[in-house]
Amino acid sequence: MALTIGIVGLPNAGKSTLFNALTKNDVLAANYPFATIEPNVGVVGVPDDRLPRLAEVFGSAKQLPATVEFVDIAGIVRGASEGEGLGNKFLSHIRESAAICQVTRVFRDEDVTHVDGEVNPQSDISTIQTELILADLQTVEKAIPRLEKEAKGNKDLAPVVAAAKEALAHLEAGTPVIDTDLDTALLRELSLLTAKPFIYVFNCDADELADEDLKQQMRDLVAPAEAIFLDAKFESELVELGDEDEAREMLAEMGVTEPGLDVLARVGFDTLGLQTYLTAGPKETRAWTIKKNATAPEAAGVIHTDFQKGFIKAEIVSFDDLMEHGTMQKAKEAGKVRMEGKDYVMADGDVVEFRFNV
Ligand SMILES: Nc1ncnc2c1ncn2[C@@H]1O[C@H](COP(=O)(O)OP(=O)(O)OP(=O)(O)O)[C@@H](O)[C@H]1O
Repeated sequence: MALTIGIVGLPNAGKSTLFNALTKNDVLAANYPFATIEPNVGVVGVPDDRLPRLAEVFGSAKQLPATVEFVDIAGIVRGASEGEGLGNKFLSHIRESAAICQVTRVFRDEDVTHVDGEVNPQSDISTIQTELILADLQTVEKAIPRLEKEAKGNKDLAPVVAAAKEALAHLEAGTPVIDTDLDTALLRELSLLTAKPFIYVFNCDADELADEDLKQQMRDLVAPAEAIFLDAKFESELVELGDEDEAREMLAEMGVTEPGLDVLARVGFDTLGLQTYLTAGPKETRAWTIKKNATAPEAAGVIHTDFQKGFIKAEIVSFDDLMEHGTMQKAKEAGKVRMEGKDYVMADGDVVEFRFNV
């Protein structure tokens, strides 16, 4: 299963606007030249300023960033857990996502109606949380009798039953599973919605983006989850503009140093528990995606399964060491290029060449 981030939010929160901005980029064509991507999946490049620097050292013709996938999930409404709106279809889509990005409306615009008649981020967040909790309650209540039955024939399941009962108690008290100290690995089979990591996107207007007090209030509302502030409408207009330098200039005028979409891609990637390693040569400089703590053969397998099967060694230099010495040759002379074996745990920013047998 691809590690995707599901975008949820109340109607008119700005999900489609954000999703459109996310999908209108050229990463898709570069990274997935032959693949068909579902229309509700947006593939976004993870900004990485190491790539142009590495490409310069190796004279690479192309640069390919790591990517993160967002799935546009139809709007959630109060009662979704009871089948309101798109109800169950919505819930099954969200179940398949590894993390959830909730778009919350902060912008005020008389012309854009709010389902509850007023803009109130706190109440919107709690509406969605309640629906997810209710959906999980149904899942857990249904699962417990089955798990109890299975546990009679299999002692190993006892901790799972205990965890499910504990989850039930937390959910009944209105607490999302991720906010408890429950070992969610035990409950993986249930794909609980509130066990997934959350990212909050606060969709603001220009004045709100400059209002530090307001932003701090929103951060406090969702901590320890990540809060990202952006103006989805403005970001989508910037993407339409198609001129990155001009877009950055316009953002800078608003006091924004990095496009919100870039921040979202970075935070999303990190929330999914992913990291990158780098390969470089005349053809391309590329960031590859691996799970944090992946070993060298697992990393090789991301390029090709044959690389993993026939893995011998990995020649590795850290990005910082390479930059300090300027070229591979000089880094080698300084003893900074290492040969690592199959137990090596990859570090973020390792620049790698794999040796393998096929
Ligand atoms: N930051 C913003 N400032 C002002 N208007 C915005 C902003 N973001 C989105 N909008 C406007 O709000 C309206 C609703 O946005 P959008 O259609 O993206 O919402 P949605 O969450 O996808 O809604 P639905 O779930 O009903 O499809 C649109 O007219 C959009 O242009």
